[in-house]
Amino acid sequence: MGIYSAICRINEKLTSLSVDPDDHQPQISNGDNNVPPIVSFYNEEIRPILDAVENLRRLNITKEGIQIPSIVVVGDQSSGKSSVMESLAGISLPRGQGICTRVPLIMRLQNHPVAEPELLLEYIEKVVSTDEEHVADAINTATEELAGKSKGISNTPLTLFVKKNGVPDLTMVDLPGITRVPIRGQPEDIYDQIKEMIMDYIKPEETIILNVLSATQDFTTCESIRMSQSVDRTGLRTLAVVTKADKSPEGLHEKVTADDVNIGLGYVCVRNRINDESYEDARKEEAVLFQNHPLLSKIDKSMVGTPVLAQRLVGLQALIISKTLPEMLRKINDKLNSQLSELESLPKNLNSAADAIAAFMQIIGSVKESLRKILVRGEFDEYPEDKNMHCTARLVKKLNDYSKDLHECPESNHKENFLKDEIMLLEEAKWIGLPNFMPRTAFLVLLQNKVIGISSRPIQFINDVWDYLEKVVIQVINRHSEHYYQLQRCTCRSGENVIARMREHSKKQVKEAIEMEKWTDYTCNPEYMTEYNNLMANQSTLVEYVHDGYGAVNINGLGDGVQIGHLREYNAQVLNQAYDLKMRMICYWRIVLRRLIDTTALRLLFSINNLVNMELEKEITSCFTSPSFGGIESLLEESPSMAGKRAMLSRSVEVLRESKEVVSNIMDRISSY
Ligand SMILES: Nc1nc2c(ncn2[C@@H]2O[C@H](COP(=O)(O)OP(=O)(O)OP(=O)(O)O)[C@@H](O)[C@H]2O)c(=O)[nH]1
Repeated sequence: MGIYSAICRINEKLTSLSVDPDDHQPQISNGDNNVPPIVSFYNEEIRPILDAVENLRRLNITKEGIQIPSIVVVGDQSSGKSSVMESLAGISLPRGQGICTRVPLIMRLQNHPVAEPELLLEYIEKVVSTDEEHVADAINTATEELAGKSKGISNTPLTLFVKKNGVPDLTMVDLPGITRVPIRGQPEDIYDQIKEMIMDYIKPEETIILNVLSATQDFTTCESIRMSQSVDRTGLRTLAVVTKADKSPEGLHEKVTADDVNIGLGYVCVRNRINDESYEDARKEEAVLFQNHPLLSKIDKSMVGTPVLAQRLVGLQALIISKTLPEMLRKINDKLNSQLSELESLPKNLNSAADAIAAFMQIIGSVKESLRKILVRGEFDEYPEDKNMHCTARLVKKLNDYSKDLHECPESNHKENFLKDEIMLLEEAKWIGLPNFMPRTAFLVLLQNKVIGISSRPIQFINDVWDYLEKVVIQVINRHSEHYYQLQRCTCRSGENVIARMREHSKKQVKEAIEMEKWTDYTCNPEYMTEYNNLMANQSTLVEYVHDGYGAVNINGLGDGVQIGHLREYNAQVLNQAYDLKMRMICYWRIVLRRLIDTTALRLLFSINNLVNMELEKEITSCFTSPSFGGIESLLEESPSMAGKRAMLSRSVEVLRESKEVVSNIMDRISSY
């Protein structure tokens, strides 16, 4: 027999067992031969299902994202929610006008043949033992602790366990009543906060909504009806409890039979305890009221009284549990499989030195291969989305920017103060001799000034590139060694060390290159002479332009707008020599810049190759074998985060396995009914 039809049979049997009108309590007694049929049936067939659910709750399976079917009590403020729960449990809960329930109260009633009821209040990490006399105060104290002393609410639930002889085995959640207008001490958005909390609880399909309506109210205007309808349009998981029947008996019969608000599971009218009445008296008064009241007695007996409500809830609870069991089992299986595969995907625990060495070799190999791909071969399939790791392209961009910077810096601007520096230097470098010889000192001083002017730029470039390379290397190392905490520390440190060393080496090379450019002027490049000759072809024209009084001219090789107005005071010999000096420098400066850029690029690539092929591995190995590292054994130690993750997953797998067992067993049992 299918599990659902089996439970339907149980439920039919439950509803067919009539409630004795003189049985004033929702009493479930134990083991006694005279127990009413509902009770023995209950004990035999429903109790095991509830025990199974209780086990699932104990396992805290909701933490694994699996919902446990429950009955959630909702209602407008002061509609009588807590009073209904009180009536079912036969204990006092905080009641009154204004907001009393300010946190979700999970009430777990368990029928047990104990001489004295046992009450336990659990919240956060606390467990408070209490009794019937003090439970209301204990709840108030816990509520204040969770939601503060004013009238605010909190999402953190309180769980009240009630083990008592004769209570129905039910688990219900009482939620704060819906209030539209904040009272003093309540936040302005109290309505939204309460609504959000209620919706979270009633949305899951596994929830039975117990909608508490006051007979004094027009049901069509009840906010709680609107909320439950928004998640349960057909009303098939909503049961209405109408409280305060004693206060407003007029028209109640018509209201519950007309069902204007579409309550799929029907109505049960009750009369709760008033003031200091005892529970026994309250039940008696309730029975008398629905038996004798001229208007209320017309309501069908299957729709009145707390015992009927208890019986309906117990049946519904069993039904919803059974309905959800197959789906729950599927979800548990899915979750179990995904947790197991995640657990398996975690790196193997290193148990021996051989394991550790193998892991070490594997990490070095992977780091080298990844770096070779991204830094040397320009393959970025391992980082398709992360542009920063498309290293060859990023390095080309850096090199281009460096070249642009050198070509656009003031030292490379040949138009500014045209011939001014050259004239001044020639003046200072004069010597006794023939006038048509170019003094070499003037050229060298001019060159030195320029080289000094740009000397910080290559160093800046080198630093920038090594900063970038360091980030890349560390990112790659971290990725490949993330599961091996100690090894990760050692490899990262090695990466940083080797890069610091190579950075210093590169800087030294660049400084040397700059110094060389400062002290020597040499090139074998024929372009120098070709360009020089081209530029010198304009020498006499320039002198003519100056003396003809031009302000700005176009000079071949320098372009438009070269200012020459300031040169009028100089004679042709000075101008010719200064022009010659300038043109030599222009041609040579191009060669200098090209040399600086080309050699920097070549050296950088050479360093990157060395880093990837040799240096990094050498450094890591020496760190790994150094006494300060702590030996191979230290590799066997797992990182705290990985150990935590492994423990968490193992716990979760254990809970899910146990839950699976619980659910499978109860499904087998139900199917055999
Ligand atoms: N006469 C009468 N009064 C009732 C009945 N049910 C509840 N009350 C009273 O209505 C008031 C509100 O009842 P509660 O049970 O505190 O209502 P609640 O919905 O839990 O209140 P909040 O959680 O604060 O929204 C209390 O004074 C109860 O005594 C009933 O059936 N008859």
